[in-house]
Amino acid sequence: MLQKVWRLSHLALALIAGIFILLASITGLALATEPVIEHSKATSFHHLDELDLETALLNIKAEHPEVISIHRNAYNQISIETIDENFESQSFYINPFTGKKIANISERSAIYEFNTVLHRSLFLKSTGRFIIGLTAIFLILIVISGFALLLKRYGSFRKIFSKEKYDGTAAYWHSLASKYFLIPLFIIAISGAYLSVDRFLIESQPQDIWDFEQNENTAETEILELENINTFDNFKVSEILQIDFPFAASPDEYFYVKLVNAELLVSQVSGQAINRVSETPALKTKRWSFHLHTGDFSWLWSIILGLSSLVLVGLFISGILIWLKRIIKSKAKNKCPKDEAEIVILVGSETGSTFGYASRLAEAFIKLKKKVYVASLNQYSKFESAQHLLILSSTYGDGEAPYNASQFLQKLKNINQKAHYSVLGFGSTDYPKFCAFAEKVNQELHKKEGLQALTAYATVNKNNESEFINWTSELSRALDLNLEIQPPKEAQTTLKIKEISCLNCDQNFTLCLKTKKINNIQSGDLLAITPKADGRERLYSIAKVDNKVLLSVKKHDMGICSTYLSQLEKNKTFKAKIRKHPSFHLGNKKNVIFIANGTGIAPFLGMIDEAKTEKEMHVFFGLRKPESFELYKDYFNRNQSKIKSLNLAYSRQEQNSQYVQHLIAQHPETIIKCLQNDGCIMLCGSLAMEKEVKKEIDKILKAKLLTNINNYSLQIICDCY
Ligand SMILES: Cc1cc2nc3c(=O)[nH]c(=O)nc-3n(C[C@H](O)[C@H](O)[C@H](O)COP(=O)(O)O)c2cc1C
Repeated sequence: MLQKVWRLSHLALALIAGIFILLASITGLALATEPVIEHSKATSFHHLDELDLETALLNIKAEHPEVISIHRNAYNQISIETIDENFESQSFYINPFTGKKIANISERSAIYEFNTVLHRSLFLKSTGRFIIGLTAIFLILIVISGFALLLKRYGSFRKIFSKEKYDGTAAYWHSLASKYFLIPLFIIAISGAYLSVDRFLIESQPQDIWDFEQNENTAETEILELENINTFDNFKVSEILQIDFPFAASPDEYFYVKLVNAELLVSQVSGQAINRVSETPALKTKRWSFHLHTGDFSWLWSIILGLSSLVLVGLFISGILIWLKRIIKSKAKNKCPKDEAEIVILVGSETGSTFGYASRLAEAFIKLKKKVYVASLNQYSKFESAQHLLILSSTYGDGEAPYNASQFLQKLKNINQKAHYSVLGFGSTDYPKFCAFAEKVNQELHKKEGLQALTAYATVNKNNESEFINWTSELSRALDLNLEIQPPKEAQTTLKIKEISCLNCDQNFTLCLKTKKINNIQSGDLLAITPKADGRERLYSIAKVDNKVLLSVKKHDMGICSTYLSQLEKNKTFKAKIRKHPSFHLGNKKNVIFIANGTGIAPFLGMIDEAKTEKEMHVFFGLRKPESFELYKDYFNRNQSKIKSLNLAYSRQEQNSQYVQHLIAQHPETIIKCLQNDGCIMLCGSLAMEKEVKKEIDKILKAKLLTNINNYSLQIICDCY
């Protein structure tokens, strides 16, 4: 419930204040460049804390005897106002170390003036300032609710900063950017809000503590030379903001000195600071809010402010995308009323991807003229005609319910429903509590009277399509139906041939392809090619090497697709679908064993190429003849230092013919070490190879560890065909 409040308030606040937040971010980004530019100019001095005020004043007075005032701005630029020989007032920047003029003072750029007014008041004076102040308060609340949602998403504060697997989605970018910019954004919001509150409610003013008595008691009249005024010995140039020189050499005329946090009057007679205006706490807070909000005191902080403004724009856009995706995906177009449905599909999803699977499942039932109703798990209620409850749910946080399933377990306790059920968990083995919420749902359903399991509880790791299809096949069998699940709808991508190899002795060849979508691709993804000749889709496991797609194909004599591909020429293009295959990506495991036969080596060539050197990688590769290896040799050579061992098996040579599973049998220690160190074994190639290799691994585990392969199933990942 609390989570719902955070989520709704986060969204509502962002929608209400969105346009003003965007305006403030864009103008804020433009304004953040000013301190960076000003601090980098030759007029800006970075070591003013090393220069005594007295020395600087003497330098200035020597060069400009008629100096009237000296100013230091936030960019550490020192300017003076003086009277020239023609009795005209002049202002310019000087070098305080020499007193010499270095540049004229140019007017502030109109772009900055424009952005400042727009940022502060939207050109609406007080009304605009009020709106901007309110926007800053909204931003504070958005940051707080966002922080609460981050805690929920990751399960605990510590886990927020744990590495999240890149999945390129708006949700990924939104959470990544918000966790790293949470603090700067909070500072921007708080300081902006304080500046507005100060203007409208506090109006902090300096507190004058003029001491008349002390002033009037001055009996001496002799005027001191500048070098004899002790007060100036006590300050560095970095501490002052302004000094006004006395108009005349008279005891009644004082030096006015404005410091960062006080104002003084310095007597020409005693050399002492005899009057002081102190900074109140409200003024101090205002001063610091101003510095933190504008970044004027540091170019580094200005860069952080500029980046934060940019990130805020990104957060707004990605937030809207997440919201739209959630709405579009979860808007189930139910054709039959809730209480007439015999099949009810209940979905638990945080970012909407599980709804995609639910819709494809519902479509397969509708095709068989079944009455289906799709709803979120939180919408669980009594379904009058339901015979089957099919539950598809992801897991979030640290093994918790996704946002639209948070009330399901409570509702389940109170609702009595007679039906069969089946649960499919969606999750990722990168998280310690794999599919924990779906598992909990399954356990609770099992305990509930009136509900009976239809199939065994199953899981889908990282949206693995074949695990989903396997579960639907089980379901088909249990319901005695022929469910035909359509492939997910994807757009075609154009790929251009950059290189195509000749056929090797096994009729294998490699293709190097260029595509604009390369940034969305990872080694292990699939390329779905549908030749026009038969309209049937073929899947190829691909690698990403040098920002190009690499695939290896075996040309079959009667193979329509492989023949078509083998006849393509350099620079020709063709269209295909890129299918994400996150369950077959190289994870962050330290130990990895790649096992392949034939063209199955392709995805591993990319994984090895992109892997960091600290990974321990072993390759077991089955080929027909030593010449077969030539096709892939260069890819191994360039990564030689990264590979701990390369084990090759040749199945068609005169002597020592063997298959890749025989190599596995010869290296039991490598297998055991990898599995025991929480490593992973990846297999790609033929189904026959997968079967034989798994048999060998099972034998090794039974002999050496008295266990079997099922206990390590999550560490053995296959893409075999
Ligand atoms: C921050 C975060 C936390 C996650 N926590 C878990 C978890 O504890 N257990 C798990 O199996 N999967 C976890 N996952 C993986 C998701 O359940 C998985 O990506 C799922 O496919 C998302 O489906 P949805 O988009 O429909 O919510 C987590 C993902 C993220 C981004």
